[in-house]
Amino acid sequence: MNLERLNSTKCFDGLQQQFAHQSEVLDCKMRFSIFLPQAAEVEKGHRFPAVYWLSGLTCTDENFSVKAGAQRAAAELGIALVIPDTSPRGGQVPDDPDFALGQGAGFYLNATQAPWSAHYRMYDYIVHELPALIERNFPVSGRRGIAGHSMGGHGALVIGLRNPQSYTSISVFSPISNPMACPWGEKAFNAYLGADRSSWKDYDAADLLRRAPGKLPVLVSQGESDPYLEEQLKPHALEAAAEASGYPLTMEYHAGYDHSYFFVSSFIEQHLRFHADYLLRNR
Ligand SMILES: N[C@@H](CCC(=O)N[C@@H](CS)C(=O)NCC(=O)O)C(=O)O
Repeated sequence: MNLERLNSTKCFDGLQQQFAHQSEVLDCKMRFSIFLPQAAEVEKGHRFPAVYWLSGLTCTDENFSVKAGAQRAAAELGIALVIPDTSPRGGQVPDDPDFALGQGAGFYLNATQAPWSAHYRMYDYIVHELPALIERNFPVSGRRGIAGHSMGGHGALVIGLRNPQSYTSISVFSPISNPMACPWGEKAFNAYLGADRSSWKDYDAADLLRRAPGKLPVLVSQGESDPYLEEQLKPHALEAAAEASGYPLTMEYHAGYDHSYFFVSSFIEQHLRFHADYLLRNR
């Protein structure tokens, strides 16, 4: 396995690490970060359950690793954190000057349109290639929670709702909830998926929630002072969809918080404890 270790740093008795690898699905070199709780457990052959964290527009694997302050609670709970990049990367990968399209803005989908379709397959990367690689190479089990922020909140909802057998729980901050009906989503879906809007529905969390096959627990945290709330994020579409289908969605609004990682860092411990309730149950 082509796994190149770029960094390894002790943190809360565990290890915060960063790796590069050649992705077959994305056909480019990718980086990811991982936090592994304390080494003593590893020596006993223990495998940690994991929360996969999907970041938002403009992010790499480093934003969450450096800004969210998630490691203390993850170490205490015995949960690994797996933090991928947000798109394929590199000189041969198409890009766009708009920060909401191209590199840093993969939208966790499989693109069908040229020139994007050759590399932009983040859905398959997150659902299949990355967990297989993680579980082959690290003391991490197949018990997975999925979480994310903004575009990554969209990704976590879509991936969790479409693959309820692969995850125990979904939690998101400030998700792009109804990308078919917001400027960021419409521009990206037009480019990646083409003009036929019927092909967009399987990547729209609000649409999926109306017809979700499973009933994974979902926690949503949204800052009320988020400048993107009404135009881009549309959490009310998620609430309306959950109400229509009877989906047990926990939606929490927080007065005064904006869209930044200061908001994420304020509630990440609550999110990890939420996942721990399901990840650590009946093992
Ligand atoms: N840079 C964009 C906003 C992009 C943005 O807010 N990105 C969020 C996710 S959607 C983020 O996490 N940014 C990186 C960070 O705060 O570390 C703008 O100029 O409007």
